[in-house]
Amino acid sequence: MKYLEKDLLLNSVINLIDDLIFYKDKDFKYIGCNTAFLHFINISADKLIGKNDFEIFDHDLASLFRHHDKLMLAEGKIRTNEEWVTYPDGSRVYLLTKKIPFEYATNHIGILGISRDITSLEEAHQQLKAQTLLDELTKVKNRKAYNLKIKALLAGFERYQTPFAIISIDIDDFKKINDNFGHDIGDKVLQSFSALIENHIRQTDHLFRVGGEEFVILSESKTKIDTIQLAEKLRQTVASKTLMPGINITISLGICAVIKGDCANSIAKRVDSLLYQAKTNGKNNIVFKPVE
Ligand SMILES: Nc1nc2c(ncn2[C@@H]2O[C@H](COP(=O)(O)OP(=O)(O)OP(=O)(O)O)[C@@H](O)[C@H]2O)c(=O)[nH]1
Repeated sequence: MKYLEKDLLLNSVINLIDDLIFYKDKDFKYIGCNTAFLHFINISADKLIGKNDFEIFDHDLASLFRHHDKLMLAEGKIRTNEEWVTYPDGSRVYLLTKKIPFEYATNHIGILGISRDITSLEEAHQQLKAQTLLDELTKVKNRKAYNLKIKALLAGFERYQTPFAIISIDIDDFKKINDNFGHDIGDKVLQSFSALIENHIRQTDHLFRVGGEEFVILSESKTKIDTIQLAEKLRQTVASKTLMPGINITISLGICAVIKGDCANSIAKRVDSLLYQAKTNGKNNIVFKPVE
């Protein structure tokens, strides 16, 4: 096959591909690309060729592309990265990009890149990930989510001393609800209880179902007084509401704040013993650690 024919064939092939293909010279200026790339960035070929990313994209995006180009050239081998990219028209896509060095003239190494739009795959992945963190029955976050959140909050406390508080909640005599009304009604009570609590907390308070009728709130950036007030408000709200026809419940709560040297276990131990005191005090009350 003659050179010209080969060129034509190669061009036809790369223009048929939906992935975005582009190539830049050693000075990071575009030498060429396929039609998918031009459509994607909504620009004509004559406006692209000979320009670098800073002349086409906004500064942040161009810096990101340049950063990856440089890393790939320094390593001298194929490099893959995935990231959310916001294009100048405001569209946001999740791109899987592979870049590889290529010789476009003697001793001149440029960058050949192929990007695949995997936005729907990434969204599905995120959705699935979010589902594994939700409790199936109540749709509030589950114990796995709790473990992740407390780990993150502990890291923030250790590094920046960002305080947080823990409210452990246990529904009183829940066994009686099941025994008297049946397990299905018990489930519905758990659902409306969770919804009620979610409606009475702020975005910085995170509710988790950590056991059958055991819940925890991790409360960010609150003073201890705020947390005690929140716990008392929740106790009163629950006691005053009829969750299902003929069914009223009460809750017992243990409250404590994170302290220096804490880990997830020490917090759980402390707050559980406070909750236990609330139960032995006769239930339907809150107990907090007085001095910390
Ligand atoms: N309906 C329903 N019941 C559950 C679920 N998970 C746990 N339970 C029930 O919750 C009850 C908890 O009982 P206990 O641990 O004795 O606690 P309690 O009756 O609330 O008593 P105190 O904690 O002392 O107030 C048991 O009857 C469990 O079967 C669930 O997902 N659905």
